[in-house]
Amino acid sequence: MTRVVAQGTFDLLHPGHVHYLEDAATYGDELHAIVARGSNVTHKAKPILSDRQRRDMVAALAAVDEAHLGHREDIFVPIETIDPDVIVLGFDQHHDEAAIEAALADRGIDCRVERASSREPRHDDELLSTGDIIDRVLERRG
Ligand SMILES: Cc1cc2nc3c(=O)[nH]c(=O)nc-3n(C[C@H](O)[C@H](O)[C@H](O)COP(=O)(O)O)c2cc1C
Ligand SMILES: Nc1ncnc2c1ncn2[C@@H]1O[C@H](COP(=O)(O)OP(=O)(O)OP(=O)(O)O)[C@@H](O)[C@H]1O
Repeated sequence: MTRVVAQGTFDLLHPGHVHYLEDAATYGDELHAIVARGSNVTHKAKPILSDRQRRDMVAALAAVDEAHLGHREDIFVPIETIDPDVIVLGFDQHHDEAAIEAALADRGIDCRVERASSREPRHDDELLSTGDIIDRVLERRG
């Protein structure tokens, strides 16, 4: 049984998120998604939806076996609990593979790090970014 972890904010789901999770699922038998706590999202605007609502939406996707809310202080705590064989990063996530692998090794966790592919728009008007969806809402309803 190969366990895989994917993680992200997953605010206002779109087909790019579904693509990431479906791609991550192909790396093993069981996909665990870790949903970032809003309080830890500091590299971009805070999520619109609550932690639990984002977790529940991700849990409802067919590719995902289990969705977990992230830890508030230490992102490696859920990793220690899940004990994955592979962590699949999103294609554009700012995390550095080598740094994560070093942190895993420090904690004695035997797990490799891979990078998912991206989804390009497949038809006109496909919005593949939460930021772009919010911009569209503001443009049309603001
Ligand atoms: C291996 C790993 C584990 C993570 N675990 C958590 C966690 O437990 N809690 C949390 O709030 N964020 C966690 N994160 C961080 C968020 O997922 C991070 O903010 C992520 O970069 C958000 O991605 P996005 O900008 O693509 O949505 C983790 C990140 C990585 C790489
Ligand atoms: N078009 C896409 N193709 C593949 N993966 C995607 C795509 N868009 C987002 N993802 C992945 O989904 C995960 C969560 O993404 P995130 O919550 O940052 O959404 P986002 O739509 O990229 O947000 P924002 O537009 O605010 O940056 C990340 O790992 C990201 O790489």
